[in-house]
Amino acid sequence: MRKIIVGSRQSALALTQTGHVIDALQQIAASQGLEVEFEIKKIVTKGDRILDVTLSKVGGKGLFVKEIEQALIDGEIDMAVHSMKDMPSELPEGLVNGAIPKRVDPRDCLITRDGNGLDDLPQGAKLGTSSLRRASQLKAYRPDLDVQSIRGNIDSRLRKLETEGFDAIMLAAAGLERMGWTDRISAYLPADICLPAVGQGALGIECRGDDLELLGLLSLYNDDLTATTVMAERTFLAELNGGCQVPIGAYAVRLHPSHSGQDENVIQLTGMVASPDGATILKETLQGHDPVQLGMAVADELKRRGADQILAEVRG
Ligand SMILES: NCc1[nH]cc(CCC(=O)O)c1CC(=O)O
Repeated sequence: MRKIIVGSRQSALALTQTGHVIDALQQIAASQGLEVEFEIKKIVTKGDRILDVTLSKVGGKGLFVKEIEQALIDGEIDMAVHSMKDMPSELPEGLVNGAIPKRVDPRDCLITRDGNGLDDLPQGAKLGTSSLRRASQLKAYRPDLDVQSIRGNIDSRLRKLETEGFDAIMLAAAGLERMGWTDRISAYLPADICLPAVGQGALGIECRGDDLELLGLLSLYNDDLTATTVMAERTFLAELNGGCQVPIGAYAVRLHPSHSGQDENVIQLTGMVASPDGATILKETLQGHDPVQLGMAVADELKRRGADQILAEVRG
């Protein structure tokens, strides 16, 4: 019997999505006649310890992943579940992404105090988000909004909506869906108002590259379409050196054959770079077959239109 130790952050979301992945892998293993046992090991990351500073000041998203990757390298754990949007573009030597399972809802959503949607928020309403990507796009749509930083896990952000006088907060629908909290959602934001973060709604499962037994199991859990579209989005982000907290969004879909001349493998990628005040929003949509070429083509087009200058100002 193979025992697989799964490292997880302690947040309710991390533990819940790790639990979902273990359930799914257990089913796949059973269908293959494989005997596997999973054990969860909780890990506290730097990102979890430093909660009072904005993420971009303390070192960006890698903060949540580094300690977990060290535990993988050291053999203390065998596998870890990440949100793809928190996963840095390069993995350390020896580690691989073994599976990207099927994506859930990629959209951002609004949770308002009175339950109404974006257009019903009063003039000057106080909106909580610490994502530059969300803030800039919402300011572009509603310049009157008073956008204020809010941090913490999704459960603490939902509490702060009540206790810190916000009229609304923005969260990824995916996290709420995985927690079973979609009844808190007041409105889904369409991608043309708020383009999601790269990889939002998708998970990645990291393990050691030489753990062939586990990789075999994970390959059966991979969703090819999700992996391809997320690859296009991540290539776009990497081309813009978007590793740290920057106002970049991207979303790729596969077009239905009837929209692409019966060709089943056309993907369409929209990429976006915004100035933090929302005054400039650069956006491009292109179609192609190869996710890497497509990601680079959308990034190149936005660079041609000045994306690098906007990003240089954000990075300071
Ligand atoms: N930024 C933190 C984070 N990382 C992943 C999710 C959940 C959504 C997902 O898996 O893409 C969230 C919460 C949020 O942005 O609301």
